This record gives sequence, structure tokens and C-alpha cells, in this order.
Amino acid sequence: MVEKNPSIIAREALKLLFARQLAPTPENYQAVYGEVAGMAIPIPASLARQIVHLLEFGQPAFAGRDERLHEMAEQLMHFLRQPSPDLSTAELLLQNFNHRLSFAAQDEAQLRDTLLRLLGLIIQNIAALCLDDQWLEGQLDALQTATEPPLTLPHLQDIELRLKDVIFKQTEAKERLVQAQTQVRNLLATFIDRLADIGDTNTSYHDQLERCATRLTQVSHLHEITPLLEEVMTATRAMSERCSTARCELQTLREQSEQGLAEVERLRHELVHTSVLARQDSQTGVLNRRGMDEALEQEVIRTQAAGVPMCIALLDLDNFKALNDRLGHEAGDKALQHLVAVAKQIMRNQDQLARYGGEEFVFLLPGTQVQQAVEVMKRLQRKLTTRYFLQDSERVLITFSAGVAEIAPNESYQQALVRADRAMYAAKRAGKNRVMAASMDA
Ligand SMILES: Nc1nc2c(ncn2[C@@H]2O[C@H](COP(=O)(O)OP(=O)(O)OP(=O)(O)O)[C@@H](O)[C@H]2O)c(=O)[nH]1
Repeated sequence: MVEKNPSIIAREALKLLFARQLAPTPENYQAVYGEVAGMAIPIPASLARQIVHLLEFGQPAFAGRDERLHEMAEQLMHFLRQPSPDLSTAELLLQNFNHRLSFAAQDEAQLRDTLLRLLGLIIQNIAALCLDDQWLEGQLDALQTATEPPLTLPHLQDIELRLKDVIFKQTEAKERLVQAQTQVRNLLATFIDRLADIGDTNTSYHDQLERCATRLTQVSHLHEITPLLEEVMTATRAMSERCSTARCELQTLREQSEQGLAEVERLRHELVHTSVLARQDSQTGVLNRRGMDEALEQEVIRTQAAGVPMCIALLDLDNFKALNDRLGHEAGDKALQHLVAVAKQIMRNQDQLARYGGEEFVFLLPGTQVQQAVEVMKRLQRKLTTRYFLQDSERVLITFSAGVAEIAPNESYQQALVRADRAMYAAKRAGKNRVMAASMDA
């Protein structure tokens, strides 16, 4: 190998520094000089590939808003894709990239936190401004929850879906409400117009009578009275007819406006009701996941303050896919409603039930110890063996597997749910149609 002239190497090193847009620091120069002089140690190919992958995957997250960072990542990837890329230059490029990335990551985190705080403030503000709009409560609560950490994608998607549903229903109801209000307003305007008409008619009638009275004082012969009398009779008849028509019209208007007001009231109720739906599973009528989370939060505080036990039971129907496949999806839906109906028979006033997922339900049993809660679930299983689900006169036995956890002092309900979930899966694995208590250290 022919050795290069040091001044040529130095010139090429400077060119390379410039081409890679590196600062002309001694370290950068030394690394590039080594590379040009052929003294470079190549970076292992698999490591170079891994770094390229890392950059490719990370690009959308870290280089979205920072163009320079994006350029640096491209440059680094380009360099690493070359055959036998030099280790010290790679290190140098990585160092520069990391330095820039550390600022970009901080900016991103700050931006996200600030946006969330801003959103939280806006929501609080809307809530304060809309004290009378009870129907907004559901959405605002959901949005408030969405802005609280931890910010996970499934959590946000779940809330987005529920909100879309409620917003759709409420927009519909709100539109009808506005229509009904406009109708009532128009009716009132017509009402006032009619009253004004009657006033006008009255005035012209009075004027006419007065004119006749004046002419009457000037009459010298009896035959001159007859046309005057006729005029008075005609005016009175016309006045009486107009009054009677106006009375009818006013009556109709009154009825219409009463109907309109009743419709406005009904729609107001509907709006409030759709807000409640945000906490309710529309298919079975029991609480949905969000409703149960709220209930759990409140009950944990209440029972822990009162020093009484509280249990959570997680229940999952057995072989529900097979039931759907054999009897149809509609029958599956009815089977879920049947389970809820039977469950309600064994529930006490203070117990609550929620649908947590497709065929998964959660029971909240305050003031109950784990063994008692296991017994409650077993009682429900026995009840289902006597109250069959009927589909086209076929008796279908519905069974479920359940895991029961008693919330320990200082344990969150989420942690207890995880234990109940594990116990439920253990029940499935053990052969289904059984109830298992969760151990404290599960
Ligand atoms: N009809 C109906 N089916 C549903 C609903 N939600 C979820 N499912 C169905 O429930 C089935 C659940 O299937 P899997 O998760 O395999 O559970 P499985 O068949 O009960 O099996 P195991 O849990 O092991 O007993 C799926 O086929 C879903 O499509 C619903 O609202 N209505």
C-alpha cells in the first residue's frame, strides 16, 4: 500500500469534516484524519446495522420537529451503511447526534406536559362555564381522565371511542333541541303578531264606530239612518269574525307552543341521559369500565376509611366463542344480558356490576371478605344452572370462571384487579366453571 502524503491527508480530512458538517475541533479532525490515513478501526457490521435500525425506528419519534436532528440521523445512517465504517468517526457522529437528541427529547417532554396541562386547564374552564349543562359532564369527565398520567395509547383510544359515541348521540339530540327551541321562539313571535293584529283591528273598529256616531248626530231624516246602521252592523260582524278567527289561531298557537316546550324538556332529559351513558354499557345496562373505575375509586376510599373489607371479582364466560359460533352473535348478546339479569338477583344493594370487556365482568363487593365473595360467585354459578338461558326453546347452560381478590390495606384497586385476573386465568387453566381466590402475593 502506498503511503499518502501527510499534507494531502490533511487536506482530505478537512474536506471530509466540511462534507459531514462537523465542527473543526481537534477531536473531530483527529478522527477524520485517521480515517483518511487508513488508520481507522472498522465498526463491526452487525453493530452498525443495529444502530441504523435504532435510528430508523426512532426517527418518527425524535426527529419529527427538529430538522437538524433529522439531517444528523440521515448522515449517521448513510455513514454506517458504507462498507467498513470507521469506529472513531461513527463515535463522533453519534456523540454529536446524542447531544442534539438530549435537547430535542427534553423539548418533546416539556411540550407534551405543557400541552396536557393546557388541555386540563381548558377542560376545567369549560366545566366551570357550563355549570348548567349537565349533559356535558360525561364528556368533560372522560377528557379530564384522559389528560391524567399514565398516558397510554390503549387508554386514550378507549376514551376516544367512548367520547365519539357520546358526542355523536349528543350532537344529534342537541340539534333537535335547537330546532325545537327555534320552533317555540317562532311560535311566540307569531303569537305576538296576532295580538298586535287584534289591537289594530280593534282600533279601526272603534274609529269606524266613532265616525258613524258623528254622522248620526248630523242626520236630519230617518231614511239616512238605515245605511249608517248597515255600516255599523257590517263592521261589527267583521270585527266579531276576526276576533273568533284570532281566538282559534291563538288557541292553536298555544297548543303548539306547549307541545314545543314539552319537546324541549324531553330533549334536555335525553341529553343528560346520554351523558350518563358514558358510564354505562349500552348492551347490558350495567356500568362500563369507566363507570366501574369511578365506583372502585370511591369505594376503596370509603371502605378503607371505615376499616371494612372489600372484594373484587373478575368473571369471564366460558367458551363464549363456541356459543357465538353455534347459536349466532345475537344469541351471544342475549346470553350476556341473561347473565346480568341473573347476577342482579343475587346482588345486594351495595354491590355493583360492570362489563369490563367483551365477555368479562367485574363485581364490586364492599364489606365482604374473600371467602364470602367466593361463595357469592359460586351462588351465581348455581343460580345459572337453575335459570337456563333459553334460545329458540333450547336450554343453554352458561358457565364462567372467576377470580376473587380482597383489596389489601394500601393496595390500589388496579393491583387487586391484576390479582383477580391471574386467579381467573388459573380457574380457566384448572378446567373452567370454577371460582378461585387470589393469593395476596400473586
Ligand atoms: N355475541 C357477542 N360476542 C362477543 C361480544 N364481545 C365479545 N364477544 C365474543 O366473545 C368471544 C370470546 O372468545 P375467547 O376470548 O376465545 O373466549 P372463550 O371462547 O369464552 O374461551 P374461554 O375464555 O377460554 O372460555 C369472541 O368470539 C368474541 O367475538 C359481544 O358483545 N357479543
